[in-house]
Amino acid sequence: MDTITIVSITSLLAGILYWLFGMGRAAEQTKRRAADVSFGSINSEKVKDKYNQYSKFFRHLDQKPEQVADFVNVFYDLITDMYEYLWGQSFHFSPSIKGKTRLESTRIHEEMLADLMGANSSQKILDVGCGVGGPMRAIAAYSGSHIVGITINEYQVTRAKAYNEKAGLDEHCEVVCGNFLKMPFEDESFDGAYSIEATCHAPKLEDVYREIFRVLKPGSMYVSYEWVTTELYNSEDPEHVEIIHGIEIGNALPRLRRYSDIAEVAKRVGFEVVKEKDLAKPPAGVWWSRLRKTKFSNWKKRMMVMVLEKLGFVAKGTGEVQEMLLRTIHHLARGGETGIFTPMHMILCRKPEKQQQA
Ligand SMILES: C=C(CC[C@@H](C)[C@H]1CC[C@H]2C3=CC[C@H]4[C@H](C)[C@@H](O)CC[C@]4(C)[C@H]3CC[C@]12C)C(C)C
Ligand SMILES: C[S@@+](CC[C@H](N)C(=O)[O-])C[C@H]1O[C@@H](n2cnc3c(N)ncnc32)[C@H](O)[C@@H]1O
Repeated sequence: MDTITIVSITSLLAGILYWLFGMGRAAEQTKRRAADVSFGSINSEKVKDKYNQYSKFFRHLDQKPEQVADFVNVFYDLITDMYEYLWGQSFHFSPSIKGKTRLESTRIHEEMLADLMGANSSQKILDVGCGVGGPMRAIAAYSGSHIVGITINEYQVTRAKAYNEKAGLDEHCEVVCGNFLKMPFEDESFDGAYSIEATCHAPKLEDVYREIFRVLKPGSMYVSYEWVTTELYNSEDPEHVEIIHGIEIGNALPRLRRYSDIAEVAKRVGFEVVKEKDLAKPPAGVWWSRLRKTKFSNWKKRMMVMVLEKLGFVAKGTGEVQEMLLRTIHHLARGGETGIFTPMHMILCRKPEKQQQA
């Protein structure tokens, strides 16, 4: 074979492999290859064990709240890199908006929080459950506020700090590792707070809302996007029950709450509820469209991970974690289509002034 034939065949093979295994990466490109996807602080030989530990949790529903935080931490060690690689630096959903890219729609959903809180450059704002800080950077850049994020997962802290520095926002954004049920912050030390799809991990919503109430200055605002079942959910319908349980398993959730629980809890801890709205309701564009990949695209993902796992490029157990996530895609999309679940039940609250509290 002459050189031209060899080069042509090699390029053709490379093209086929890229088409087969090249997965659509997140819009916020990281400089990582699929084989660089790691598992946080988990040693690559322990991934399989940790995954088994994670899945066992759901067979022991009598877990104590302290154990839930550990279990959530293991979950984020397992999935943080995968999310980042294919979803981006913002670990949440947003309604799709006609004429806007996914990244633009994500930013609009995040900046709305800044507008609702009335965030400005003289304020210190708390991000409750900040992930790797996609929303934090967007809100800091948009409003000029100083943002302090808290996450239970040490690996996310490292990633968030690196991104903050890279974006030149490390002066505006701080990241702390800790439990949002017992935050290492002084009473009345923040001018505002928000949480995006994070407080759903708390075994009791009341515990995290009370803690947020404590650290807020009187008169300041708290806004949250909550994962809840809607008024269409029927606990007697086996399909509904299966969908919701599937969402819980694939997303490290102790138990999904009903939409009507949220304001009730907020009021119970002392907040005044200013506004409440399911942002997924029409005319909003659907949030689950991004999940509806073809069977072929999921098959490509499976093949790629299987090959990388066999060759030893990714840890043993990666395939199982991916399977869990692929199953959850189905449950989340069904939750959206049936209308029984929303990841964006928005609640806007105010901590009353001192005299009103009394
Ligand atoms: C708020 C939470 C997370 C919401 C979403 C950001 C994630 C929910 C399901 C995730 C994914 C499912 C399939 C994955 C795929 C198999 C893998 O190869 C690459 C990443 C996924 C696309 C991943 C991306 C993020 C989600 C959509 C919860 C945890 C409270
Ligand atoms: C789905 S992610 C959302 C992250 C971020 N809000 C975003 O939209 O990109 C949920 C976040 O909540 C954090 N979290 C869950 N339970 C926590 C706890 N008990 N204390 C602190 N953070 C927690 C996770 O570590 C993760 O960062």
